[in-house]
Amino acid sequence: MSSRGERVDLLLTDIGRLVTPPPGGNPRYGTEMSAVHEIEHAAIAIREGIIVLFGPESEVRQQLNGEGVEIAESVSAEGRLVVPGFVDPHTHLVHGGSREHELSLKRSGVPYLDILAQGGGILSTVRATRAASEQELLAKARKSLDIMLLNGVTTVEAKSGYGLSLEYELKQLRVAKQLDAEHPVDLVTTFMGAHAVPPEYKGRTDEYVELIVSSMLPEVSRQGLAECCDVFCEEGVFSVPQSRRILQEAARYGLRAKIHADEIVPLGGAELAGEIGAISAEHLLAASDQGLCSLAASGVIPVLLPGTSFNLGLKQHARAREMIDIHQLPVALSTDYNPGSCPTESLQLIMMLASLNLRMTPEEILTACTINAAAAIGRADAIGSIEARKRADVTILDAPNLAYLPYHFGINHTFGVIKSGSIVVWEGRLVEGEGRL
Ligand SMILES: N=CN[C@@H](CCC(=O)O)C(=O)O
Ligand SMILES: [Zn+2]
Repeated sequence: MSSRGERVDLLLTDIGRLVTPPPGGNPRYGTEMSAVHEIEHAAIAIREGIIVLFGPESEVRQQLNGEGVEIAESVSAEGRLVVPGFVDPHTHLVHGGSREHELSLKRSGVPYLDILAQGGGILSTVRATRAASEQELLAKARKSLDIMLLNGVTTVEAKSGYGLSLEYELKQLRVAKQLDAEHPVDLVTTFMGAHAVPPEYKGRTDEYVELIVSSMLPEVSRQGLAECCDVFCEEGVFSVPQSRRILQEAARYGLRAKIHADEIVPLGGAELAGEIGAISAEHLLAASDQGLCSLAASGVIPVLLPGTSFNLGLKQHARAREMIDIHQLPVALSTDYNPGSCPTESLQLIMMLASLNLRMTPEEILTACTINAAAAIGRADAIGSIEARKRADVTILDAPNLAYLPYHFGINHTFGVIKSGSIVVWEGRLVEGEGRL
């Protein structure tokens, strides 16, 4: 691993069980998702934020001793379960306000799209986000990001989409960028000006699409504020042709396509994702067989969000088993954290729902929350598995094995988190480091 006399900054020892997707910078497809590597009595050696060596502790120590490597700091996992830092690849992290006032409407059965059509839902959060100062948005999102980190999440995707004008979309994206710079969790930003049609363009969706294309995309790109572009392709929101236009234009600026696809109606969002080679397609509850074939043919990652169907009280769920067993798709999971359809930061709750409602196995769930989630945001070469040369993002869980996570539900199992080689959570609490939190 190293030349004689070099040092290791941190050695994580006494890992009861280390479980990781196998090495490689690619997503794991279909039935491959079950094949995780397990090592008992393991250790991980870290230098300059990067994993340099891992394996059975006796072998790791032997190699370090044999090469005369100095160990600057050693910390014991005390027999706990260790996995790669979790990745949450679909969130609406930055927003103003909350929507508990819509709870009784939702519980009395008013459909999600009806609330939106009446000017509530996403548009209610648009009003609150526009009204909030950048500092207020930052403070609120920072709190959510802390919760995610405490839950073992080390990388998060964050969408705009509650500004719906150039000025306010830029504001949201700037907040996400600032958080990325100052918080231990890494953020990947997505421009989602096409999340809803703003009130000032009501009934003029095509004109709003032109505004996105002619003014928002160029400026977001010029300021380097986003890596991806997402569209809510849904009946009554953005049609397939409108979504295609936005995402094809986004590609000209180097933004990778994501699509909120076939969440409620089988509109053809999955087919579009395949057609344009999107990096991911999200939700997919109503996706057709043809849509799933289209994803498989183009290597699009389905990002499933079981917290949303759970919270909206839907009986329908994404067809994860068919996606994995028949279509051999590389399924990823995410919270979809947002103030409307899924106000939770807890990826561990999502794991339980993936087990319960999507019938995914604990091994598939780990793969979906690590390497496949990383691939859904273009980071599979750097994170998502424990392997030499990847970033040292490691989550330590107070659990004996993987199945224990969805089994003992409703609590946070995270004991510790190592982010880029630094201990940022220990004994379930944030570690306040120099300029860190
Ligand atoms: N469905 C569209 N967008 C979000 C919800 C946003 C909101 O309700 O504020 C989602 O992914 O579920
Ligand atoms: Zn979403």
